[in-house]
Amino acid sequence: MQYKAKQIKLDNPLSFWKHFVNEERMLFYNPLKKECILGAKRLKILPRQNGYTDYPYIFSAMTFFGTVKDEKWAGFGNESIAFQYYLVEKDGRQTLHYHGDPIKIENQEMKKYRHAYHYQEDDYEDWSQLFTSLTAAIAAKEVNKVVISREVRIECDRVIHIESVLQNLLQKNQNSNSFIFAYFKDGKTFLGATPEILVQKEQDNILSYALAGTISRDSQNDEVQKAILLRDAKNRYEHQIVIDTIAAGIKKFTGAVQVGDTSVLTLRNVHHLQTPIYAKDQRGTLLEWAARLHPTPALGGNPVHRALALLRRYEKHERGLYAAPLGITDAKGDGVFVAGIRSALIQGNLAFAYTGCGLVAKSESRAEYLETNDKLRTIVESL
Ligand SMILES: C=C(O[C@H]1C=CC=C(C(=O)O)[C@@H]1O)C(=O)O
Repeated sequence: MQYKAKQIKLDNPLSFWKHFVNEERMLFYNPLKKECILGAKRLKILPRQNGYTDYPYIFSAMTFFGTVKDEKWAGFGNESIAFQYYLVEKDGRQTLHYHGDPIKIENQEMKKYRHAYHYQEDDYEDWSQLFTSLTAAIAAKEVNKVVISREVRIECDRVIHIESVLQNLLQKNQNSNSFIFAYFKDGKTFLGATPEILVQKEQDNILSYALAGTISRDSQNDEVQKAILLRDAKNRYEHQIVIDTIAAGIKKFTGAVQVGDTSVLTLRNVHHLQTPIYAKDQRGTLLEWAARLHPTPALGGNPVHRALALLRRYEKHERGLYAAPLGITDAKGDGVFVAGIRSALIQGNLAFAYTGCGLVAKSESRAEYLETNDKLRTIVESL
């Protein structure tokens, strides 16, 4: 597939997003590379085994469970897509990649809107029922960890302006190690700012992260909060399950796995425990690695199949793309997959926001609920 590339200069890369109104499109900001990739107009769906060398980038979206049932997620996920146009912004340079005729993209007016919103904050009863059912399964030793979630319906006073939400997500999370993503299809947008890297691949280097265990931020005592998190037994246990499961999952396919040091990852609203896990592999593609490792116990639970069966049974909402792998693969086969958390599905004036947390034997219902409120702020503050 032949693509051409040219340098362009837009005041704001979101002009590219706005230019392709109603077309399928995606945005992916990688904070580690400080690189923003946007794609527009579906050109082709690619089979799994494809090497992808013919395309500058491929965007892949899975769903949390293999399939979706709820109408709201219809048509979303379980695809790897090549777009006709890409805009890549890195180091102050913008490159437009295009297949076919060149296009001219103008600067677009980029207003910020404040959306007045309200959402049900009375779902504690539902939460507590879910919590009780799943902690009973933990007490019965069916599972040792399970990650439960809430779907929060947010109603706004006007149609939600996606570019405005994206500008907020990009600005508010700029220095915060969060990957910003957006995927528009058939009038709906799934977007968010996630810190959870599922897997990264650069040549034969495979890098995954355990990211689980949370404490809220405290502007007065942030260093104290970090120290508390690092030595908190419940959080360390919850985190260790993720490390062990990812390391064992990688070992099934490669030889040596190296687990790095655990540190604290600080985001805009919370701190998390984070541990890198490295391996070498020359055979598996990035997409294969993402499918092998999803869902880690940071998003599903352990043992995974029992945890998933419990979630299917007790969670009332459909997860769709929430906590599912989303990723970008470049022409060399390198790239990154993240898990779509701190996210929302938006259509018209409605946003369905998703927020979850890991339960272990020592979890407390109210504390975990409050933790999901902290995580929900990523979406709420972007409105
Ligand atoms: C499932 C979510 O967070 C995960 C990622 C980091 C920390 C987590 C925790 O401490 O529970 C969760 O495992 C979510 O934000 O919806």
